[in-house]
Amino acid sequence: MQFNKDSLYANPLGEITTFKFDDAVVNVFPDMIQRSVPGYSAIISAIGLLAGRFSQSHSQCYDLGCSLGAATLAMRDQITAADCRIVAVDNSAAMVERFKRNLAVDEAKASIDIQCADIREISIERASVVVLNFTLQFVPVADRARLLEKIYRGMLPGGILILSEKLAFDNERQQALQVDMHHHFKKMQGYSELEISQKRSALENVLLAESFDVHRRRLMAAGFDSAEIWFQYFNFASMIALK
Ligand SMILES: C[S@@+](CC[C@H](N)C(=O)[O-])C[C@H]1O[C@@H](n2cnc3c(N)ncnc32)[C@H](O)[C@@H]1O
Ligand SMILES: O=C(O)C(=O)C[C@]1(C(=O)O)C=C[C@@H](O)C=C1
Repeated sequence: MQFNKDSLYANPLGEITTFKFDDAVVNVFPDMIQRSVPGYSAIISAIGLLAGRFSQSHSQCYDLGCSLGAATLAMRDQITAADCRIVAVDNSAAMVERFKRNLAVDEAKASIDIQCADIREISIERASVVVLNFTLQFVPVADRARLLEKIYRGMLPGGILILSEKLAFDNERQQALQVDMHHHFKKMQGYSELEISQKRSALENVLLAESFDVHRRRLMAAGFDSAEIWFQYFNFASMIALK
């Protein structure tokens, strides 16, 4: 896999265009997400561990918004259940093409089905594990409940949904502090003030963060039995919802 350094927002941009998962982002994505999402590696490892525990024989594990497949590969390494297939879906053709290319040179044999599709339009069937790792935040808010209801319906009893998201906070001081600390985190990772502010503008109206309360209520309304945060680092969190 290539690990190019993310410098997409390093120079002043006359016009800051809306953030897209295009070729330019694909080229730097592993570096970008690692340096932008506090705790990203820990979350990826834990997705593998959870998939090892929750994957059932004759079931499917879904990685929705898979990008280059980091969560897919972590799951594959830990799944021991028989006849268990991983379905990895992303609607960015650039991401899917690169993921397929990376997988082709990967030696391990595994049942991974990579699809270029909108996760709002696919069917979810016999799912023991479903991963939405920093994907739901890019789905229009109005479509989120329907998507989670579809996921719930497609899950087997005993199934798990792992939902990681950038969070927003109702309390103004908390919101200001957590956003500020995230920016400090990015600075510590080598991003300049200019890179941080230009990326922030590009993500405006594209990445729509909600509070844990809103997520929990939506998950419970979709039918889940429980929903809790298992990991949080500033305004980035990962939740577990159980069927
Ligand atoms: C932040 S990235 C996800 C990172 C990835 N899950 C990981 O763990 O490395 C968000 C991904 O969701 C995809 N995405 C956003 N909306 C989508 C949709 N409606 N259907 C399918 N994929 C979507 C984007 O193309 C992008 O690759
Ligand atoms: O909030 C930011 O600054 C981010 O860069 C976050 C984030 C994300 O949460 O998905 C946004 C886009 C990229 O995919 C990588 C990270």
